[in-house]
Amino acid sequence: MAPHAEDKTEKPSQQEVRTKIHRNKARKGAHHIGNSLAHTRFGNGWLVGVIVVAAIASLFSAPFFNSGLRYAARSFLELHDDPAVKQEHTSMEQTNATVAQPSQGLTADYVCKHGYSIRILNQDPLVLYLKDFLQEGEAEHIMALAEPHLYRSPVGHQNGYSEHRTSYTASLQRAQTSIIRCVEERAAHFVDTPLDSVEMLQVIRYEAGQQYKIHRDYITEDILETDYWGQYGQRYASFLVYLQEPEGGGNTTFFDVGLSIPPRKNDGIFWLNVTPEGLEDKRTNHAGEPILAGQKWAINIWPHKWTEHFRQTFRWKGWASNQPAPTRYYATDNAAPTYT
Ligand SMILES: O=C(O)CCC(=O)C(=O)O
Ligand SMILES: [Fe+2]
Repeated sequence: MAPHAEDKTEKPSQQEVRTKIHRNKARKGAHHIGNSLAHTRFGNGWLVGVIVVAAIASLFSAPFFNSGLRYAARSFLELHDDPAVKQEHTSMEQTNATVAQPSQGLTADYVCKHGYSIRILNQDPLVLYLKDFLQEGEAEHIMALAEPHLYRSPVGHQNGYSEHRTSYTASLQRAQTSIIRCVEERAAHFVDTPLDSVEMLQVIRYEAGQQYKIHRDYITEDILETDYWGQYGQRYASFLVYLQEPEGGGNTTFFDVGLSIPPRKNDGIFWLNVTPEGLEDKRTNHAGEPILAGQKWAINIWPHKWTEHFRQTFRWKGWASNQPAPTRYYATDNAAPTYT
């Protein structure tokens, strides 16, 4: 038997226990709780044993613990201001996001993470491909929430229906579920725009024969003041994220750019609707091509900013001169999307 187990010295007074707890606390940091419990219940012999074991354990665990902390601090300090990498960080607000309804396509272990990869499709105007923008299960969740609320899509500011746009639409409430909040936040982080300047997610569903002919997403200068969404500033960028692929057709086509992107579930595209000066960029006019078979589902996410704010904070020159160079890059091992 180990000598310390036979040690029958007198039990310490409450004051002594408190003092020792205090000393242990100072000396051993996180180990003090376990030590003090051992002390009061089992006497000094056990205490010495537990302290020895804890001290040895802490010697082994400290380097890992410290390097973890250092890593967290370093990545926060170096990366948190960098919009190109910001979305990789799981949001502090969202780490408890566990809404999981089997009927809504989610598993119980859902956690909000932002881990997609990016590829440049076109430099000017900027069009990006967002590979796996949605996590597994998010598309099904969004479709299940939207389906009961779908109505014939209106066209632009006219609030009317037109053969120009024959799809169905449902707007989700902001932060309707923690998953919706996670997706809103993913987009907001990407463009470094406050969450309340991002429109609620607009779900769209097309069936065979339905389409959205060539149109613009930006708000023209003449109605910027009067348009409902214009009050939040220009829709300076668009995310279009695909929830379900049709069996044929349904490409998103930028005629002037010469890009036609086939919808792929969970992937998305992002483009800037305005020039670096914040002026509407007509080259970004685009269409959702007719569906040949099956259904296509997607979401529009539109960030806004007051034009002046946009000009001051989002200009490439300002960003390049004020921010440290990115220290991390995204994986590029995804197969390139195919274009028709
Ligand atoms: O469905 C598409 O591919 C395009 C949709 C679109 O551009 C829109 O809803 O504004
Ligand atoms: Fe559009």
